[in-house]
Amino acid sequence: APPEYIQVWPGGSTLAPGDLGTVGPSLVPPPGTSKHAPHSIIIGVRKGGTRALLEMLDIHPEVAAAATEVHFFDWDENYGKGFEWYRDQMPYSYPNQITVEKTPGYFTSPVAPARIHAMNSSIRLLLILRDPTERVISDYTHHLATTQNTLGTT
Ligand SMILES: Nc1ncnc2c1ncn2[C@@H]1O[C@H](COP(=O)(O)OS(=O)(=O)O)[C@@H](OP(=O)(O)O)[C@H]1O
Repeated sequence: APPEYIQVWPGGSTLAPGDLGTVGPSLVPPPGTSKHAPHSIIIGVRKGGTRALLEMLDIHPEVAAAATEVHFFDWDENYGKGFEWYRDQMPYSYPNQITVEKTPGYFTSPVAPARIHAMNSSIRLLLILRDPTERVISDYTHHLATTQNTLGTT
């Protein structure tokens, strides 16, 4: 994916001139890029290796991957922010790139399928499967590690 922003110095130069006094650069998106709704979404499964898949896809020059899990279709609070908000969470991309986001929570959300279908009925959904026992041990371990400070010691 292209960098999120580039520095542009007064006068339009992307290189810092020798002396511009106190005037600093502005941050602007890379020229020729824009934000798009995803062409493809990694919907899960949680602990299936979804982060690894997204990062491997992102190595490809024609892929632009969202940096974080957006939780647009499964969290009502985010869905209520609207489609423009969702698109704004996507990375800047060039016209030849496809945009990909991953939120494993979509796979277990009862409301996500209809919402995704309403946005784009022919979107490509990517799902990784994992041995169920290994997956649940990974999930449980992650849950313990992130909640142990709130469960108390008894
Ligand atoms: N290439 C590859 N092959 C097999 N397994 C892999 C791979 N990459 C990541 N992993 C394992 O996937 C687990 C993390 O999955 P996720 O990235 O989907 O986690 S999350 O749902 O986003 O929290 C996590 O599992 P556990 O180590 O068992 O917890 C990772 O080790």
